Amino acid sequence: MAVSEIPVIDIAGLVAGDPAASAAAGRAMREASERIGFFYVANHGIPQALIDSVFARARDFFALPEEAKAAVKVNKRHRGWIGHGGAKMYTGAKVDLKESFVFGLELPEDDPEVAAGTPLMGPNQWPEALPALRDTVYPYYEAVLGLGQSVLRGLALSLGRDAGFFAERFARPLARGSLIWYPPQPPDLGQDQFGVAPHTDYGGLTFLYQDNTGGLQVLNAAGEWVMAHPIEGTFVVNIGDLMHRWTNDRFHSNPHRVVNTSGRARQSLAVFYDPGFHTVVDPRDLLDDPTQAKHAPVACGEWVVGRFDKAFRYRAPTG
Ligand SMILES: O=C(O)CCC(=O)C(=O)O
Ligand SMILES: [Fe+2]
Repeated sequence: MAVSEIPVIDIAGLVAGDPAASAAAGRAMREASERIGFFYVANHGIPQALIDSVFARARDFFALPEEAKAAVKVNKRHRGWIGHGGAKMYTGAKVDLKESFVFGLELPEDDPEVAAGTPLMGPNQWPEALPALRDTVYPYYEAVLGLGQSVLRGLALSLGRDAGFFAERFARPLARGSLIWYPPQPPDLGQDQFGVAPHTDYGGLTFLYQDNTGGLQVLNAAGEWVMAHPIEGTFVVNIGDLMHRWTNDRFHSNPHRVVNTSGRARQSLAVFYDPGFHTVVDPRDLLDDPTQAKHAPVACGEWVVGRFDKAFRYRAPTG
């Protein structure tokens, strides 16, 4: 296993809106995005106490009896509990050894886009058995969306665009939060059993807060798996496939996987920060010479729905 090549970037000045610090953080994030597609952000401004309480409430949720979790079983809008066996990263992979609870932008049924039947948009499914979950997790989710806006400003500047270029295309984002629980993985399950099998993320940027267990591994340019060790107080940020397309392959959407051989449960909190449903991701937006585009434009929502249909069993026609 190679030593970590994933840089830690201090974003205090970016979060505060300082122009010189924003430009410097943007350059550092761009460089990491071009090289490995992963970086850590430190001094991100989200209180540790909030993060810690999300971990604690997530633990409470996964400890609920099966029936209480099944009461919020994932629905068509991809909100709710996904039990063990619900996610598979590619054909031929074993199912991931994990459970998760998924939520997103809270929108009422009478919101015009929801009422129009836009896929993946609508209200969340919060467990009645645990009201503290919503009260902790939703403020955390909103804080990560704010962090996402800061990171997008830095990246836009680093690509020679207005600071708001990405940020405005991520208004009403298709961002999904996921509380993830990995049981301890017994060694006899084999080398091809993963907490999450090798995959790339589908969308824009992923913001991951992992507990101190370890187990996240990233493929580097030399084809070696590199540990993305937990670093207290930091988020791991990585580039997803839509950002890879948008930047015309300049930013890497790198394969990564989780193996939890620690002998204890592992927890992580992911926010998959994707643009708005109707946002068109077009590499020509970021090219000086539009004829160089390697990818056709795609609408974010259609893309994400297409990827979900493959990965999640509950969406399969046979159920
Ligand atoms: O839990 C982690 O460390 C990573 C999870 C992940 O890669 C994913 O859910 O896409
Ligand atoms: Fe991932």
